[in-house]
Amino acid sequence: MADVRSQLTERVREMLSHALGSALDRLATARTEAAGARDLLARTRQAAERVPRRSAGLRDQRIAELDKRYAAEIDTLARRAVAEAHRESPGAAGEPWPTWTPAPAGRGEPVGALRLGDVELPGVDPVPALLPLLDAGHVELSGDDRAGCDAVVATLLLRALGRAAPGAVRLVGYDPDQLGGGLAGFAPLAPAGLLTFVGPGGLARLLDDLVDQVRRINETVLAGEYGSLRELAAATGRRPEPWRVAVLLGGDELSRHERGQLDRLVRTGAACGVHLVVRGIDLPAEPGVHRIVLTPDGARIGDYPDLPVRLDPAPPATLVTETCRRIAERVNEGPPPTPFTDLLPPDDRMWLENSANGLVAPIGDGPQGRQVQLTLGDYPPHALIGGPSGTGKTNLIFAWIGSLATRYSPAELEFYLLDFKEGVSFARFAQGRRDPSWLPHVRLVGINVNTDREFGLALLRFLAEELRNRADAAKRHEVTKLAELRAVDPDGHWPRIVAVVDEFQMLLAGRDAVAREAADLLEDLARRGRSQGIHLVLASQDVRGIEALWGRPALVAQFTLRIALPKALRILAERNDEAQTLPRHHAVVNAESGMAEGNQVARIPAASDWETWSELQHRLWRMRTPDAAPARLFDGDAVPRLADAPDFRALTPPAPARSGDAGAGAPPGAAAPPAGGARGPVALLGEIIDVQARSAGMRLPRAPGRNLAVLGTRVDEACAVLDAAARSLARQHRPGTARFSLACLDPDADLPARALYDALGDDAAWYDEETVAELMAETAAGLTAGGPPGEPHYLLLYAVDAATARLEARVGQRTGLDHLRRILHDGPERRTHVLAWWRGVARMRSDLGGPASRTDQIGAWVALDIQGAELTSALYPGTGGPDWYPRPWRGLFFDRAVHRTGQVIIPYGPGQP
Ligand SMILES: Nc1ncnc2c1ncn2[C@@H]1O[C@H](COP(=O)(O)OP(=O)(O)OP(=O)(O)O)[C@@H](O)[C@H]1O
Repeated sequence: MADVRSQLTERVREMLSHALGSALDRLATARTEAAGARDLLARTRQAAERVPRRSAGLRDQRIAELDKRYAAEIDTLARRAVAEAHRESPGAAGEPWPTWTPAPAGRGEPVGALRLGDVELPGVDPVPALLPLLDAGHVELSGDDRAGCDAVVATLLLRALGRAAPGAVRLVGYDPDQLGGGLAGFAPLAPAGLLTFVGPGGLARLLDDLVDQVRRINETVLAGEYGSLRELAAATGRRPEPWRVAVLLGGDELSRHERGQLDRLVRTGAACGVHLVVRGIDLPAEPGVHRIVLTPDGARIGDYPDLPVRLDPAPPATLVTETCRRIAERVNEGPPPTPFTDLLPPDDRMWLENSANGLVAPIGDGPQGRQVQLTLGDYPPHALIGGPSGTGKTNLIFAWIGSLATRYSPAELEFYLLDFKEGVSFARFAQGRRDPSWLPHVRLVGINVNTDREFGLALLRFLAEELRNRADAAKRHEVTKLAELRAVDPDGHWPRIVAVVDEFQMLLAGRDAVAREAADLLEDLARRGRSQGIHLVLASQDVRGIEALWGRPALVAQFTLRIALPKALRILAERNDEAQTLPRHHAVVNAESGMAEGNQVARIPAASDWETWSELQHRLWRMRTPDAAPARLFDGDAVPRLADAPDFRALTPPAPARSGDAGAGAPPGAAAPPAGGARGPVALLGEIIDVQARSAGMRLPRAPGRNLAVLGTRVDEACAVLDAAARSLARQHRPGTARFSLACLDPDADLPARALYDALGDDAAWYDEETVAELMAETAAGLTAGGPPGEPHYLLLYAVDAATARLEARVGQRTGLDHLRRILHDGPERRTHVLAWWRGVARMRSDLGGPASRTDQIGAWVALDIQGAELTSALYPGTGGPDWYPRPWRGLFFDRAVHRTGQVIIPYGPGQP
């Protein structure tokens, strides 16, 4: 039992031991696991502790990065805002006071916003605080910082004044509390009309007036075409109205009427350049109203109350007064010129107008900003321009020419321009030595013609001829007016003609034949030119010019378009004195014969500047047709050259005799047809004063009296006349078929006579004092020989009267003078012609046989420095002689075979072919 028991015990013990062992094992395992878990926990805890520390670091790092990025972005934005602000408020709109000067915006450039101070942002550079006022809105100031308010007002006004052209900003001040003290610095503007103050009771009137301005501008300036003056300026480059800034500083409560007007202005003013800057008055909440609240700590501007603004200090008082004084001075000097290009059509509209019914072109801006047009057509047909010297008459003519020439092509419009003033102002329209261009519409330019009234006459004669042509053509087509003629003859060349005569009174001065004929022609042209598209524009600086016309009321009545420059007298109607108060660079344009109802004031652009003109002229010149000929330039100071004369160039020798007619050995020229045909060769003597540069010529047929006398003491001119005569004759004979005998009896004429002798070559023979008697005797003897006349023989006698003593001597039965008289008498019929220069009429008469001698042998003469009164009895028809006043390098030519009156000629200059 015991054993069992002991066995049992043992067994239990064993089992217990096992159980204990495994329990211990499990315990140990559990312990190990627990230690591992604890360890894990510890590690986990440790790790867990580390995790938040790391993410906070990351977070901080992220925040720091973001901060940096935002700071950089803000900095960039601030910089951009600064740059933008500078662009928005350039020059005088934003420049700090120490370096500030007025700098008006360019044409068509927006004025931009005005700088008030800086927006203060932490950590970045200050950004300019701007406020758009001109063309943009209104300003309402409030707050208890009175001095700050004054500074803002002064800042805004000075910047606005400096950013606009002088006179383009007008201020009205209403300051009932300080009676204008708040705007004292701007007082220098007052005398120029740029600042007006309204008294304490005047607010209603001031607002009424501004409302009226807005209404007027809307009605007549914007006229439905533009939404605002700003738009108009952007589209046209012109700013026809000033900005009007009303500064209203406090006062009593507004009446209902005032409130109503103020509200209207706030709504509608900015589009018309009317702006309000108010303090102590509430403006309605409308777009464009900017409110500034000023406290001693700074200012807050309207929509951005969170942005604190540090205002600029007020502009220095001296800067304000000095600027205002200078602006007033500029305005008192008168408005600056507007550019000529304002008058021109856009490039794609050049030369597109049709002149069938008239010529219409703008000449400048009217007070409402609309262009003032000048019309020439059936009504008004002709224009009279007047203004004292220096008031811009020539400039106005240039402006008008430019305005017309860009609208109408040369097929539609032609100009004839004549300037009797000393100077060469119209020369620019003709081809010059330095500038090959010319204005393609210009057919003729006359300059330096002040002593050659004949040239004016020539122009009028030419126009009268053109008038006749047009009237004939109209008759043929059974129409009466140019417009109708053009309709029935669409391929005809019927441009309108505008003839401008500057200082036309010169033409009508005096009571001589020239003045009489000129007035008659003018009257006819003025009366009939209207329907034939020939328009006269007469200009005069001088009341005498107009007076020259007063004797002819019918003529004056045709000039229904009147243009008066400042201070012009008697251009407009008797009681119309608008020109007396006209500012400079303006003109009264009146198409109602000067009656006051027809007045239109225009501001004339500067058109005299050569560079602007030159550029335009070159453009138009390049547009000309390939066959366009240059304008004819008549320069009264220029000496024409024979070689250039079309009539000289057209001269040719006669066709050679056919073979068999004149065989070898036949006397030269014997059977050749005579030069010039039956009418005889022509001796060219000088240029006629006419529009075609024709030559005056004397025919030398086989007829009695075909001799020429050149009369006067002027050596150069006398030689020039004989020279041209001989050279032109020589050109009509083949070499060896005519003889030229030169006798020079004045040593002063030796040089030119020798030059001619050399040029004539083998056909010429030279005689002098010693041999001149021989020449006479031989020539006279040759006339006696019977048979057909031989070759033409021309005797060119220089200062023949110097040989009188020699020629008085007897050689055989007769004296040399007898021979001379015989040659004069019988020579022409035998092709022997005398072309002789006598240094006085009496000397010639004495050579011809004494004071009472007949002068029929002298068929033609050219008088140089010989008074008209000396050219009487038998030399010139009628009594008293021709109206001839000798002047340098001019001659009066009279050929009794063809002339009824003398013809002024310009001898050809030296240096001939
Ligand atoms: N509208 C204008 N704008 C700017 N300058 C002008 C204007 N009109 C004239 N001028 C200038 O004034 C000066 C005189 O003008 P202009 O020669 O046209 O006068 P005028 O009346 O023809 O004088 P005169 O008869 O003595 O020649 C010129 O220098 C010209 O450039």
